[in-house]
Amino acid sequence: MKQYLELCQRIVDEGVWIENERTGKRCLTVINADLEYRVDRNEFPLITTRKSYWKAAIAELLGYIRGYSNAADFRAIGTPTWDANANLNEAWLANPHRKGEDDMGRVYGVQGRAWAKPDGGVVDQLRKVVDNLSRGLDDRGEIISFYNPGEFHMGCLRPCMHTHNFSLLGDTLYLTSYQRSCDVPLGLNFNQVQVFTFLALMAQITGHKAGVAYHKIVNAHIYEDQVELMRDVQLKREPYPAPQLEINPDIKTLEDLETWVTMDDFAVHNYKHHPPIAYPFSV
Ligand SMILES: Nc1nc(=O)c2c([nH]1)NC[C@@H]1CN(c3ccc(C(=O)N[C@@H](CCC(=O)O)C(=O)O)cc3)CN21
Ligand SMILES: O=c1ccn([C@H]2C[C@H](O)[C@@H](COP(=O)(O)O)O2)c(=O)[nH]1
Repeated sequence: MKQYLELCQRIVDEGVWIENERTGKRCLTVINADLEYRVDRNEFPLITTRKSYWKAAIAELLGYIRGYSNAADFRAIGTPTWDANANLNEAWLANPHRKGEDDMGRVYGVQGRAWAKPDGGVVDQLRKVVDNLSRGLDDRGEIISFYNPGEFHMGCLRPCMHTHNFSLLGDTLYLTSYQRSCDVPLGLNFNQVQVFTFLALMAQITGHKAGVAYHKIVNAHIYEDQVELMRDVQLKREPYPAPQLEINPDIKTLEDLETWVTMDDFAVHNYKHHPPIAYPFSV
């Protein structure tokens, strides 16, 4: 929690105002942030200085793991977070690749599970990483990348958290995740939970101990209509201790995640938080 608040304070104190053409808004922006989550100690990085909707964040991760490309599928497992990008983004609505209501196109999970090969067929990046790690193998290329510039025009948004690189040291699994663009008041709330939970889940289904998750962010910003709430409300609050995440131990394989897992298989304990803050969302 301390590292999150320090990043927010740094943006407020040292951020540079940058025009963003896509959203038509200005963002207070800093470059480079390195966050670390102690999955080994189960210090769940849930924001305590406002109420955080962790189930929606984990549902989003589960949707990526399943390769979803449709906002309705995300809603069905517990998160409305892709509704706006799928259905309210003018450029995407006018895009001939959009297959109708709720279609997100070839983003995130689609690239992770079905990266199109030039000669036909697809690459299932996640399956390969799970298979290697399950055999105790780290080929120093256990990478899942959602960043496919050749297909940007076929999706509603370029991936923000674009690469997940797993590493095995003895029987301990590590994760380094890369993010090119980060909406710190809204997105990072979710992304912290996702990086932590991705490592915890991958350690569990590949039979390893979870170590530390490293989260590397390039452009970290606060939109102009969020700055006041961050500076005058959220940053004035004292954080509470980190809660703990409990994952159903019956989740043992990638197939389990793909088939029967729901948000009921996750619980958070000792989550003490301040009241919600409704930050504006930019499409
Ligand atoms: N501008 C922007 N910021 C983002 O963080 C973001 C995007 N766009 N587009 C793609 C995804 C969607 N994500 C989202 C979308 C909505 C919320 C959001 O509204 N969160 C609220 C309430 C969530 C709920 O009720 O479940 C929050 O207070 O955290 C968070 C992340 C993260 N990403
Ligand atoms: O997981 C996510 C997804 C998106 N965001 C934020 C970061 C930006 O504010 C927007 C994406 O806009 P771009 O113009 O494509 O950079 O969404 C996030 O923080 N986390």
